[in-house]
Amino acid sequence: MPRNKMSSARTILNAVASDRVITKFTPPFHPDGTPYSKVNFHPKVKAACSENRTGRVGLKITKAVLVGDVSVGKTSLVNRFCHDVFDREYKATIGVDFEVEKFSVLSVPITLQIWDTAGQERFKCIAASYYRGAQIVIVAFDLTDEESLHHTNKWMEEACASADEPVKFLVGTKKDLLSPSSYADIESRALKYADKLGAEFWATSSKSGINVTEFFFRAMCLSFDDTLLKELEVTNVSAKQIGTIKVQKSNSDLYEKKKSGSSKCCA
Ligand SMILES: Nc1nc2c(ncn2[C@@H]2O[C@H](COP(=O)(O)OP(=O)(O)OP(=O)(O)O)[C@@H](O)[C@H]2O)c(=O)[nH]1
Repeated sequence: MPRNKMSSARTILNAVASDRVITKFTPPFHPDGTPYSKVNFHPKVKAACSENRTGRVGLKITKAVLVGDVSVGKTSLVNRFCHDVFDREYKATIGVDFEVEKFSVLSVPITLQIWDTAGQERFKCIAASYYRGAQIVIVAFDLTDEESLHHTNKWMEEACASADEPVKFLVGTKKDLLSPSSYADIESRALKYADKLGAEFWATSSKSGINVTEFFFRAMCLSFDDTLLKELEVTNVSAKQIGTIKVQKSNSDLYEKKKSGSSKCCA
């Protein structure tokens, strides 16, 4: 069954497809191209998942925004991942578009919302209003168009300004169009950009599909680990607070009893 038909069937059944089940942490694309050293889920995250202590995380939606110059291949990246299709004809995104994918990460259901924004300047205002609260920021550039790499600074800055301490990615597209030597050339410069941006670098091709699934899986692993660690911290803090309240309550109960006892006595 084609993937788009499969996803509508899944929506009805509300189930997670077998190719969206993550049980292992996806490694980075390039060992020198990431500020994120994680290659495994945090032990606290693993323990919480196996003991079903994931709080509200399974109910949350992970928001990813995809930005970058016009025609760098943002929509194609999303279409390859969500529907396993590639269209060689260019159709400009008007404003913003979004896709929803359901995952299971360490058996916790989690929904990814991917906001695919328009690269055209005239849609900038509309697109920018969707950056708010993103946990994943993806800045795409065309590996065959160095100018688009030079603009990634500006895109990252704008998207991160209203995002929520996001995991950051710099994604080079259209890898299929480059010879190995021209790719090596642009890769060295892209790695420097990724370092400056504090982002993880990936090189993909939506035409061949290379590294597309791996990239989104890596984004989900990093974001899930972060989100659950934060949730565990909050749960821990509130558990401590409940403990304090209990102590205070029992103290005040004692006080109340004493008071009422004494009043009874007096009566
Ligand atoms: N060869 C090749 N072409 C690609 C690839 N990805 C995208 N393209 C082509 O690049 C053109 C632009 O792709 P889009 O995905 O529409 O670009 P976009 O960034 O979403 O464009 P805007 O929405 O206008 O900002 C289309 O003609 C695609 O077929 C790729 O990996 N390889």
